[in-house]
Amino acid sequence: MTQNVRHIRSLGYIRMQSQDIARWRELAIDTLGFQEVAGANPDALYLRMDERPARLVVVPGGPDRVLSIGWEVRDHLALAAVTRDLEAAGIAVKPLTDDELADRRVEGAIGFTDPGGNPTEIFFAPELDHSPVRTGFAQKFVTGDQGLGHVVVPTTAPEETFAFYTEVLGFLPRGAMKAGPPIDGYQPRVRFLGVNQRHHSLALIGAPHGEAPGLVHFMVEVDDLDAVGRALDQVNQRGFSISSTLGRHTNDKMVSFYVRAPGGWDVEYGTDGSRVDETSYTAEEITADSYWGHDWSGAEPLAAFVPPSA
Ligand SMILES: Cc1ccc(O)c(O)c1CC[C@@H]1C(=O)CC[C@]2(C)C(=O)CC[C@@H]12
Ligand SMILES: [Fe+2]
Repeated sequence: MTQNVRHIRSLGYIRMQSQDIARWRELAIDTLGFQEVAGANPDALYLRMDERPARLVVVPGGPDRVLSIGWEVRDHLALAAVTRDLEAAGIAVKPLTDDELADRRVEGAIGFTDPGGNPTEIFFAPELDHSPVRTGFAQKFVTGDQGLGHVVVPTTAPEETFAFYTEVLGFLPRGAMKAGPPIDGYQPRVRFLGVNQRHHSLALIGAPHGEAPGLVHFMVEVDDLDAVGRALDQVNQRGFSISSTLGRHTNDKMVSFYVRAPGGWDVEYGTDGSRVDETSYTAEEITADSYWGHDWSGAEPLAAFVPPSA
């Protein structure tokens, strides 16, 4: 298959479902410094980080899982083109309903399931909120043309899912890391993929089960190391579980920690990420996840890797 034109510009939003909105609010607002805003559903938690009304939404309900990951394209023409690419690849694509568009506050969007089973949307023309962004530590979230951050998703079909994102949606491979020993001659890898100057907007990890929650972690970046430190203080004071201590990654150079969210996935909170110059970038394989830190030894098991019967 030849590589299609790259229409996806950035990671736009993540919609999640949780049975514990109160604890999510304490994590997102009091601990990580998002701004809470009102939205279409009075019972949902809408988290603002920039001029977009709410890039993260947590809707009450069970089981705790991801409802959709939203990727942004330039305009209606790009959405039409990417829809054609998806349909040519045999993916069943649905336009979002007017209610769904109003809830997301975007002009147009489609939804489909990726080959790994992950609920995915592609949208254009989000509404903007021009009032000042009020973050908890007076930090700025690093978004703009780098999007909201990154998502790491599990997939039961890692090769097929990687081929789909690179060949159908035009994501750029941004290196990999071996994950575990070879099994029957197959070397599992965490694969990183980018669509803009952020090193990776998406990473894929092979996982044995295709069940909820459908997320390993999402990452948001702030412009200030002190905000990362202050968030870490709040994590400890409020009794959230640290999955990984502070450290600096070898590929995107991010200094980050990972905190366990309700639902059994992590939020990675970082600063000082690098920007990729695509004119000279070539794919690399990292052999360690970090230069220093990132001690995972205290992590509770990730829900994405626990068998559904357990
Ligand atoms: C290696 C790495 C680079 C950049 C990132 O943003 C990032 O989250 C990671 C860590 C990914 C991390 C890993 O490498 C080993 C396996 C891990 C611990 C998981 O099971 C989830 C996160 C995974
Ligand atoms: Fe990450």
